[in-house]
Amino acid sequence: MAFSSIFCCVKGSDRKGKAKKQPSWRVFSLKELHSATNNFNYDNKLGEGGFGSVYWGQLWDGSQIAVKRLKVWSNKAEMEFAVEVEILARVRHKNLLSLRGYCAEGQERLIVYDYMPNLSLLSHLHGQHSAESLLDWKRRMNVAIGSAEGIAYLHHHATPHIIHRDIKASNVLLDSDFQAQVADFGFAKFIPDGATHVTTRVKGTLGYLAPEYAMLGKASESCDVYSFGILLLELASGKKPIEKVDLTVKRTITDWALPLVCEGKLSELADPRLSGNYVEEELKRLVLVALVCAQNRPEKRPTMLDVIELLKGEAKEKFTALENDEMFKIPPVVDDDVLSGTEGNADSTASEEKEPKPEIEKIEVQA
Ligand SMILES: Nc1ncnc2c1ncn2[C@@H]1O[C@H](COP(=O)(O)OP(=O)(O)OP(=O)(O)O)[C@@H](O)[C@H]1O
Repeated sequence: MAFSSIFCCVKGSDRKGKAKKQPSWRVFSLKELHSATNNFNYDNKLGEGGFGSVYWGQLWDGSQIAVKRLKVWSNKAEMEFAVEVEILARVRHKNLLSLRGYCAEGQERLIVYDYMPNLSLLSHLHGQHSAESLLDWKRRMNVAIGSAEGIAYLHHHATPHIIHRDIKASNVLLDSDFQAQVADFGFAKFIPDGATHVTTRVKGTLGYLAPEYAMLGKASESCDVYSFGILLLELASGKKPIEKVDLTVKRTITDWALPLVCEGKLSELADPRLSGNYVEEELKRLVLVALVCAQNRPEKRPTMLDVIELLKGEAKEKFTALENDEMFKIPPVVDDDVLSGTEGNADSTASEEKEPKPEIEKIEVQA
């Protein structure tokens, strides 16, 4: 899809659902972004992802922005850029990172967002802010519910429905009030009406990929639900999606958490940085919902709408059914060797692209 054709169907914003603001994105000039970021100065750099570097900047009106600058121009990068801009331009929700605009001059491709002063969830759980323990239990529950609401909007209210395909801690940003903003739509996909899933190249991040997606390339809303389950476990425990047990063995966060839940040792799941300051009932809700989301069988995973109800404690009967689910009865036999050797340089924060399936994308429509 040529970049010039991308915006033919962009209407500025989908105002249905929980709209927060009026559409407000615009085209920026390269000159304006150079001046806002002090010529993309190294000191302004906020981080780097697969697409390129992200810089802090300030516009002439004093507002703060984050500018994502494409590293190297290629058709693939151009596509990612166009997908992200198109999706962000269509959606508006209090828990989805707002698009301020974009710039496409020569081979330069830049996306401009609102700046999120509290950076990413990753930085609080495992990165530069982790020692400060700014994420108390109340904030964690808010982040869980807020990010679930952002994803539910994509799955159930956006038209056509959207799957994100890269839900992870570095893609949940935090505003000045620690409210979650789901970001990074470069891998997102529209799901046409009536389709149960799209079969596609696998994109996403190791540790967060649903098995049916990683192995068969079947992408659907439930793949996001799986990734969200991993994110919830990370949020509750402060652990990474995949951890090294020793030099050769790696263990997934679900293989660590499920036996503890089955043995009734919920308190061992809580992040030690909380120093025991959490609401037991909420921890239980969060962890059980996380595990039911991150189970291997997609048909058994809840929808994001169910997830919100469960997290908020609004679905008493559903929660009782969840507590009595077979998966929490018998401690699973965990094979710690499962990941050893097979994913030599697996890094839970590094994006991986695998292509187990075709070059062409085919859409499967429900009969
Ligand atoms: N709007 C923003 N406000 C503040 N910081 C941001 C913003 N957008 C991105 N960042 C920071 O920039 C870093 C890089 O973001 P980016 O989305 O490019 O990559 P990523 O999600 O870390 O990795 P990948 O591209 O591999 O998925 C993030 O870790 C985040 O902390």
